[in-house]
Amino acid sequence: MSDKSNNGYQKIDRYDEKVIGEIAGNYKNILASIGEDPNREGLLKTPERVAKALQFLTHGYDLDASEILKSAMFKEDYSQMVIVKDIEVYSMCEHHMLPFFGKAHIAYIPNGHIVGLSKLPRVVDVFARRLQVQERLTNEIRDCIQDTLKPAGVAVVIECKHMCMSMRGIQKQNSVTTTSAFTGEFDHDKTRSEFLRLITANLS
Ligand SMILES: Nc1nc2c(ncn2[C@@H]2O[C@H](COP(=O)(O)OP(=O)(O)OP(=O)(O)O)[C@@H](O)[C@H]2O)c(=O)[nH]1
Ligand SMILES: [Zn+2]
Repeated sequence: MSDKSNNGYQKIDRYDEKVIGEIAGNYKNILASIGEDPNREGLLKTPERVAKALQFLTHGYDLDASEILKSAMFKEDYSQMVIVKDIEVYSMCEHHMLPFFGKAHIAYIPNGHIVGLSKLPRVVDVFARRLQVQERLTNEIRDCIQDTLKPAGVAVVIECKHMCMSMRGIQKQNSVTTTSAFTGEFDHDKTRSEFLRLITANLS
């Protein structure tokens, strides 16, 4: 079960036993349906393990990304672009429930307030830890930052590999999907180009 008492954060240190039981029961049937013996030793605890894994992989439904941002907004007179790049993304496509994973790059231009840097990857996780399509994930991150922080602009670029395109289906191993979403100042070519240049630059 999720714990939303701490500014929207969740501690995955306890699980909703009823939901775990339901999911595990279903997975026991799935094991039988694929021709396995759910009662053989190696699989005895598998339905429960899968249930807990699934609950972790979808725990974003229980979190409030806006509350997380609000918990660390600070008045500051800084109006240049702030970029957090190379944020690891792990999500699951809603079509096949297979992972897609890669990196998110986020920028915003403050408009009176800055936000604690760690909160941007936290926002990514809130929306990524759900069944998703990459496009919606990208837009949800952008909209949350824009609506909560109200900066002069937000930019989000996400690059991911989709397991449903590599380990099954079309089986293309190297294709990467890039999505982007912008608001405000990032609608101007010059600002957008600077952002794109900085996320591709090798500065470190
Ligand atoms: N736009 C978008 N498509 C996605 C995403 N994740 C998976 N898909 C696609 O969702 C589509 C579902 O298409 P369907 O034809 O209904 O499913 P399918 O028969 O399993 O398709 P194939 O993967 O082509 O075998 C596929 O083309 C997937 O590549 C995503 O994040 N965004
Ligand atoms: Zn898929």
